[in-house]
Amino acid sequence: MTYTNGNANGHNGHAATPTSAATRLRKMLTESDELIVMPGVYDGFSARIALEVGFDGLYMTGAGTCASKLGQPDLGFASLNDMREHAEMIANLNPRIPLIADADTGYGGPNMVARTVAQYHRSGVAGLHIEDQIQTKRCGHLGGKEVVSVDVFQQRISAAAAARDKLASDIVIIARTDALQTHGFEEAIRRLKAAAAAGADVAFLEGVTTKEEAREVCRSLAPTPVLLNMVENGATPSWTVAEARELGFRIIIYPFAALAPAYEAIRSTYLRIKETGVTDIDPTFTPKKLFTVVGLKEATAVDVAAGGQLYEKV
Ligand SMILES: C[C@](O)(C(=O)O)[C@H](CC(=O)O)C(=O)O
Repeated sequence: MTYTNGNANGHNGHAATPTSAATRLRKMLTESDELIVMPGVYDGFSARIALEVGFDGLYMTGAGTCASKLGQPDLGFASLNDMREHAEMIANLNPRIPLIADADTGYGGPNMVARTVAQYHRSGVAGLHIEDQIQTKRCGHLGGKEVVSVDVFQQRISAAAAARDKLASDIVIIARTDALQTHGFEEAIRRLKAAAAAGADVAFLEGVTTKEEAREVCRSLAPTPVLLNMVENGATPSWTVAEARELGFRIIIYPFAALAPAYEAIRSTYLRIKETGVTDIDPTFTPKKLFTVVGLKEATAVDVAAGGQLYEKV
């Protein structure tokens, strides 16, 4: 799938047809056997920082979206609109870098799942994960989860795959099962196999607890690539990139990579204001530094290219 540079009047500014982020992600999965490393981002700022550091792609955490956009726990508060809007903003900060975005349960029955895939596709999202939890879902690393039947899960994935194919989109459909906690490993594998048969591109076993399980899910799902959700201090032990690669995973996401350090840093600064009356912020963090992180250079270039001098003295 490619898109053109045509503008609203139908004029093509450039002959080039850049490859979409979805196509890029799909190629990373099919044309190499490397592990794709994606840090979690929860807003535009954390996404900009990840882009500055440079990664294969980014992962938009639903837990982080609930926390940052809504100030709520990961308990199904975020609607399709909340998630899509957030994902679109992040995906388009640098459309060359693939974004995988959480799509929870797909937000309803087959029609809503199809709508979710279409909207994520149009928003520039490269991949999304859809799970088998009930609609009143919760973070996969909390107790008391409930899952729908394997048939309902398979219908969600079929609807997602059909929507992808109808759009001739390369968007990568990732099937996530949360069944390990309540139904055990065999059932979780059965569900992922059913999802792969229904057209999922990638399998995601949520809350994997041991290296044996990890190795076995990669082995038994092959040739379907498997994603590792590296949530620190949750159900899954902390494994390094090298260990994840050795276990056979093809994508590793870190949902809390930005959230946890942000909490620590923000809270300690707020406490300092309360206790000492100053923020004691790093003196190199000027307003200009902040705006540079979030695209001052690109904004200036657009203005200059249009013949302006608005930001000459910034
Ligand atoms: C991957 C996840 O869906 C997310 O929203 O980032 C969460 C992460 C978390 O809350 O621990 C999940 O694993 O359910």
